[in-house]
Amino acid sequence: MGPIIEVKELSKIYSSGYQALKNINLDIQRGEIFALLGPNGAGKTTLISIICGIVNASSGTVFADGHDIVSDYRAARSRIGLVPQELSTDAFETVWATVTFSRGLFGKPPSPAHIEKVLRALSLWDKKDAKLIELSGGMKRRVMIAKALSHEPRILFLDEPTAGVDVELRRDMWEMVRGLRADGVTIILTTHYIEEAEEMADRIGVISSGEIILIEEKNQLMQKLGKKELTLQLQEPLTELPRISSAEGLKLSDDGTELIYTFSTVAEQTSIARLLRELAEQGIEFKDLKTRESSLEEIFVSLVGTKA
Ligand SMILES: Nc1ncnc2c1ncn2[C@@H]1O[C@H](COP(=O)(O)OP(=O)(O)OP(=O)(O)O)[C@@H](O)[C@H]1O
Repeated sequence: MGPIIEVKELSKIYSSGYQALKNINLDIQRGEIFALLGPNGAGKTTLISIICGIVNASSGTVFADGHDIVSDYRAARSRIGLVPQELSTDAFETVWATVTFSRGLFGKPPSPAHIEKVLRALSLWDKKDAKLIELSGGMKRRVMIAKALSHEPRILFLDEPTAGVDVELRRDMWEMVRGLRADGVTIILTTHYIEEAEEMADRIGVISSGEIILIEEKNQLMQKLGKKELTLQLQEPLTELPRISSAEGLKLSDDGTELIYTFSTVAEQTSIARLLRELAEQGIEFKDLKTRESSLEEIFVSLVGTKA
C-alpha cells in the first residue's frame, strides 16, 4: 500500500493573484503523526483546505487513500476528518444531535455506539444533551473533534488543535491523538506550538512562503540540526577567550565567569574531550558544568528566520 495521502505538484493562486502554494510535493504515510509547521500565512490552512476539498487547487493532484480528491471527491472526503481552526457550531443543537448529524453527512449509517465512544473519549458524555451554546470554549473545541471523528475517518486533520486552550485540555488532546494513532488513524496537525510537534510528531514538514522547505523524521531533524550547549562555570573569571585550537564555537560570558561552548549534536564527544583537555593544559579550571540541547523552536527559527 502506498502513502495514505499523495500530494503532487500542487499550486494555488488565489483570485487576488496571490500564490499561496508553490509546487508542493508531499506524501503522508499510513498511521503516522505528521506535524506541519510554518509561520503565519505560510500556506498551511490552504494546503489542508485543498486536501479536504474546501478550496480548489490551481494545478496539481491529491489522492487520499487512493482516491482523487476532485474526480472521486465523495470517497476521498469520507476518509477524512477535519477539525478546522475556527469553531462553527449550531448553537442551539445538542452535542448528541450535532455529532450524529455530522456522521450522516458522510452517508454512514447511524451508529449510536460509535458516537457514544467518541463522546466518552472526549469527556463529553455528560454533556451529550447540552446545547452547544451552553458549553465552554474548550468543550466546543472537543465537540469539533467529535464531529470530525463521527464518520470514523482514517485520516484526521487538526488545524491548530490547541490554539487558545488550557494546558489540561492540550494534554487531553495529545492523549486522544495518541489513542487514535494506536487505532491506525493517520494524523496531520498544524501548530504554532513547537512543543506540540516535538511531543507528538513522527515526522515534521516545514512550510514557508508556500513552499515545503523541509520534511524529516523528528528525531533525525533534532539530531541533524540540533545544537548542544556546554556551559563551564569557571573557578576564576577570565578577561578574554583562551587561545586554544578548539576556540570555534566558544564564547565567554559578559562577566567572564562562564565559558559557553556550542557544538553540533553529531560531533559531540571528540570536540568536548579536546576542549576540556586544552583548557586543562592552560590551567583553566571550572567548578561546575551544564549542558543543554536546542529545542525544535530554535531549529525552526534558524530555518525560517521567524517563529512558527
Ligand atoms: N481566500 C483568499 N484569498 C486570497 N488570499 C488568501 C485567501 N486565503 C488565504 N490567502 C493568503 O494565502 C496565504 C496563506 O494563507 P494560509 O491561511 O494558508 O496560511 P497559514 O499558514 O494557514 O497561516 P496561519 O498560520 O496564520 O493560519 C496568506 O498570505 C493569506 O493571506
